[in-house]
Amino acid sequence: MVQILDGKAVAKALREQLTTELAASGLKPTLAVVFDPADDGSRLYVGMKQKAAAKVGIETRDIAVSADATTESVEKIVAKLNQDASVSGILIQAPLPKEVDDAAIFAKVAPEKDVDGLGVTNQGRLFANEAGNYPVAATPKGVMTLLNYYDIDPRGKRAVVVGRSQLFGRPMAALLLNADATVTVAHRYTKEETLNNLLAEADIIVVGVGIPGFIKASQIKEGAVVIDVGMNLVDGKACGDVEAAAADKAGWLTPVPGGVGPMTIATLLESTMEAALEQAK
Ligand SMILES: NC(=O)C1=CN([C@@H]2O[C@H](COP(=O)(O)OP(=O)(O)OC[C@H]3O[C@@H](n4cnc5c(N)ncnc54)[C@H](OP(=O)(O)O)[C@@H]3O)[C@@H](O)[C@H]2O)C=CC1
Ligand SMILES: Nc1nc(=O)c2c([nH]1)NC[C@@H]1CN(c3ccc(C(=O)N[C@@H](CCC(=O)O)C(=O)O)cc3)C=[N+]21
Repeated sequence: MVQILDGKAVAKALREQLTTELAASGLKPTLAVVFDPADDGSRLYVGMKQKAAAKVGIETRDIAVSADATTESVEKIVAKLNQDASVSGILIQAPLPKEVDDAAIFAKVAPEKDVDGLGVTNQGRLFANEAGNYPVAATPKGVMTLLNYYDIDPRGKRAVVVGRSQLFGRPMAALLLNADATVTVAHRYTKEETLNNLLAEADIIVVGVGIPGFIKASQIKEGAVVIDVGMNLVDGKACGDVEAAAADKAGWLTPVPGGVGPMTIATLLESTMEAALEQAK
């Protein structure tokens, strides 16, 4: 019988812990969110992040970029936020308008304010498995928190990450490698047969490709841990990248909604608090 990895419940517990820690610290961090208001997903997710932030005691400042924004114009916005001592963390919500190079913007955020861990300095620290406290991408870090909560230890396990974006796949693979899993990353050029063979052997599958029902129950090894990062809107309803029937094969499964999503938000707030605590030292 599949065990549900309840991201909603774990995220709630994490938010409650943050509320207490923030109150005790006396800090009032400010999270600046740079986003494209014309993107439906961004409006929805930024709204959810702002609501959650307010509840734990983090101020948010939303900076909506215009449709004709360019990489240079957004770089200027980020430079100002880097200099602004009242800003503890900066989130660049992807995707930005089409003329903007998202990765170039991620790289411009001051590492100590890069609370989504997407900048090259923090991604490099993760890749190098550097010790110490630095921001890590919210979604993959939230996945690790969830695995940890349910005592699922990646060490020595075969882990397959499907997707290799800066936002999810690459930092996810690095975190699993740092946790001593044997990691394989699949992507658009991975042949179907190769992917099937990888999934059939996988103890842990983490998928984020943005294709509803992409992972089939038939591809999953009995009892595997299946983490669905996918967030697709089908007829206005949120669904993941894993077909529902996967629940008959998986040993553990994150639901969509109520799995990775809430963990992403709670983890962003956790990283914002950690950044504010570092800056207050
Ligand atoms: N729940 C949450 O908190 C979050 C959810 N998401 C969701 O996760 C999904 C992925 O997001 P993101 O990483 O930003 O997306 P991107 O579009 O940046 O990356 C998609 C990845 O999937 C790979 N891919 C596409 N098609 C296939 C295929 N047929 N077989 C194997 N790999 C494929 C791409 O390969 P290639 O590199 O070769 O192009 C790419 O690496 C989306 O649904 C997004 O909404 C994202 C972040 C947070
Ligand atoms: N720099 C950056 N960091 C991100 O973390 C980031 C981003 N850009 N761009 C877009 C993706 C997407 N993302 C989600 C966060 C929460 C939910 C979430 O909580 N979803 C609810 C369902 C919401 C609904 O009902 O539609 C759930 O899964 O329970 C979904 C998606 C963060 N992203």
